[in-house]
Amino acid sequence: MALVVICGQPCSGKSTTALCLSEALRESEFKPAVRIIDEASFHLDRNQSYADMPSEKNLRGVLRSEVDRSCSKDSIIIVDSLNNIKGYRYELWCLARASGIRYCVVFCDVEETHCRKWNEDRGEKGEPSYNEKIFNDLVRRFERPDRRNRWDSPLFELWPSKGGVDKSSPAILEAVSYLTKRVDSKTRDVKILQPTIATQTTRSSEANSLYEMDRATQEVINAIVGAQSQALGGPINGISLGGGLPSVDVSRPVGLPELRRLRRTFIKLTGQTSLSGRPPPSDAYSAKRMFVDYLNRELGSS
Ligand SMILES: Nc1ncnc2c1ncn2[C@@H]1O[C@H](COP(=O)(O)OP(=O)(O)OP(=O)(O)O)[C@@H](O)[C@H]1O
Repeated sequence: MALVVICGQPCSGKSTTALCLSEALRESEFKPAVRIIDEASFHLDRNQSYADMPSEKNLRGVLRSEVDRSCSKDSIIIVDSLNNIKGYRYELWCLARASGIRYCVVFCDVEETHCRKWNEDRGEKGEPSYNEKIFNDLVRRFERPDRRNRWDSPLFELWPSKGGVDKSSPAILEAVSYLTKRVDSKTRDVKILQPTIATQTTRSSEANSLYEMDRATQEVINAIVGAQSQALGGPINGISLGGGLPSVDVSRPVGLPELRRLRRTFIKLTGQTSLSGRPPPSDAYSAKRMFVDYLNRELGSS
């Protein structure tokens, strides 16, 4: 029925929010089946799970597989974890899309000082807390959700440090309404993600490459737009992207709509290539390189 991704800094009230949301959903008129997937369901220790990259990847992998197994048309799954990396939220969005269900992100927006204090107070309550090194590292690496990204949308924001969270917090009520609302084909105010050939065949390991490609191609576009605006309409002999990449050879000003169109076509073509057996670019460098070659071919022939 739906996938809800809770995200926020460490110790920002995510589990409290997940519980309030699940209770509010169960008490709603629709009374859906709700399940929370979190680290505790797998008896995973916070400090061990975030001790290093392999452990963190393992934790994400375990949670993702469980979400993959659990997404269904009959229940609401709430993933209560940091979900702090954009690429990971993208992977979860892909799982929801492959299942053809609705999706949303609930963000606990709490200032670091409050999270730190609440984490320190955990000791007195006898609750396990993050050790300081891990806490600082997680705070530094947090990638805030941005509602302009389809994998961060719709986004319901809460501020637990300003008045707490309960079943009647505005964001909880909005999320409940979104998750249980009947679909109205006229207003289209509820998005049911539609599986496409690409998402049905995309394995989660490939989701990362799609995300990389999305980001890498956007960076190339930004570099072109930046170079053109610096040249103030004057001639440009090759736009250098650095990092050993070939330069982009644009002999005429190319507008943003044209660049966006080329980017969309490239992503589509690369997706089709992956369906026909050849893998899509697996890292940012290969994605950028392929996109630059494609742009040079397309822009050179026009
Ligand atoms: N609004 C609040 N005001 C004061 N303390 C709070 C508030 N919300 C949560 N806490 C306290 O902060 C601690 C962490 O809460 P919670 O487990 O909900 O956070 P979390 O973000 O899920 O943590 P983690 O990152 O470890 O999963 C708990 O001790 C909780 O009582």
